[in-house]
Amino acid sequence: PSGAEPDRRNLTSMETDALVGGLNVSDGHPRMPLTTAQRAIVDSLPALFDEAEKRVFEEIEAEAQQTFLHGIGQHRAPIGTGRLVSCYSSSVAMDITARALAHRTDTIALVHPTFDNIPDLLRGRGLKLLPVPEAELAGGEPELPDEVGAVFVTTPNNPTGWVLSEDGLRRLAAFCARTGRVLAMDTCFRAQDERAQYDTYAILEESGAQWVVIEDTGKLWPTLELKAGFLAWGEHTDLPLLEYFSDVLLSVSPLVLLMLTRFAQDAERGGYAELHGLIARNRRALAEVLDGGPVRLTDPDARISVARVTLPEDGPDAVALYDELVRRGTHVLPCGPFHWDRPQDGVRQVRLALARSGEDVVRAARALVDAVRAR
Ligand SMILES: N=C(N)NC[C@@H](O)CC(=O)C(=O)O
Repeated sequence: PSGAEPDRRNLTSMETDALVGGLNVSDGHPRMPLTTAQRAIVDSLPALFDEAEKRVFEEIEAEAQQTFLHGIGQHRAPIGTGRLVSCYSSSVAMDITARALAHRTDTIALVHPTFDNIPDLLRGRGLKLLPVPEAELAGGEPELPDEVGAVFVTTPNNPTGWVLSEDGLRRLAAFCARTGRVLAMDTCFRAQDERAQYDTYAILEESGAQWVVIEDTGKLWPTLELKAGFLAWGEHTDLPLLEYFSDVLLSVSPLVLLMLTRFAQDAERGGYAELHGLIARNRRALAEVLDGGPVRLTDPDARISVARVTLPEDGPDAVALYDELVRRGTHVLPCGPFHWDRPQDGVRQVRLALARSGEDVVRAARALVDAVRAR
């Protein structure tokens, strides 16, 4: 435990504490069992190692990017153009983006709430942040002072599950093109929600805006953090992204890319249906445990692999409940830190991960209700 007060700790430090054991519904990383088909891919890793050793890296990378991105509707992703690179994680891609944006502007308009490592990475590069509610981004005409040089949106958003619609993106991209702002998107949860799988790149290219997109394979398959974050940008995006990427790494492992290609192929052949089914079943199971009790599901129509619950006014607040649950061996996240500009907005909500076995989700939901009632 980091020792700092939970309401001032960042979310990832609490997720780290959850790694020491107990019932972990803290981080949004996949911790459900492998399916049979996925287990077969893991069993083929030695053969994949030999294949990765023999083949040309660029060909393995393009195949992985194409299989994954086309599988989630992104047919116009800039594969093979030199404007789509593979990073060890989406957060590495995010930091490269933050460094590049700081080269261009002092102030970023960032969706509020969202996962706190995004504002932390942006502020870490000296950027000032302006919070923008999801609804204002969806309207496509956020009220922004002139000094704002970029708009950063997480869609589907974490922890709300809100999705920027196709029309919303069209409006927002046109707004950014018209006002000379870079549009940056973190689409890490996109593969879990088909409403987010319209071709983002087609819209961005047609808009004339300068744009950056961060994709992630890390929220989907229980591959023990073997993953890639893809960083893409537009032909007219005037940011030193490739230069800053090269400062961080030469390449991710071709073995990881080859494994991701296999997982993405399996996903298209039914793996995504199984994943969406698991998440939906777990959200329903959570709702059933809560049903009729003092705690309610905050975002019933969210489809991403995390769920917020709203606590009763007369019970413990999110930090007190988080502490009590840790004492009982169950790790959730208090939602305060997601509200990076107004933490008090999350004082009555906690988040549970759903990319877990059904048993884990039900046990955690029951532990939560017991802890709320006990106070
Ligand atoms: N670089 C960081 N801090 N990674 C943690 C992040 O992946 C967890 C996350 O996004 C979630 O739990 O929703």
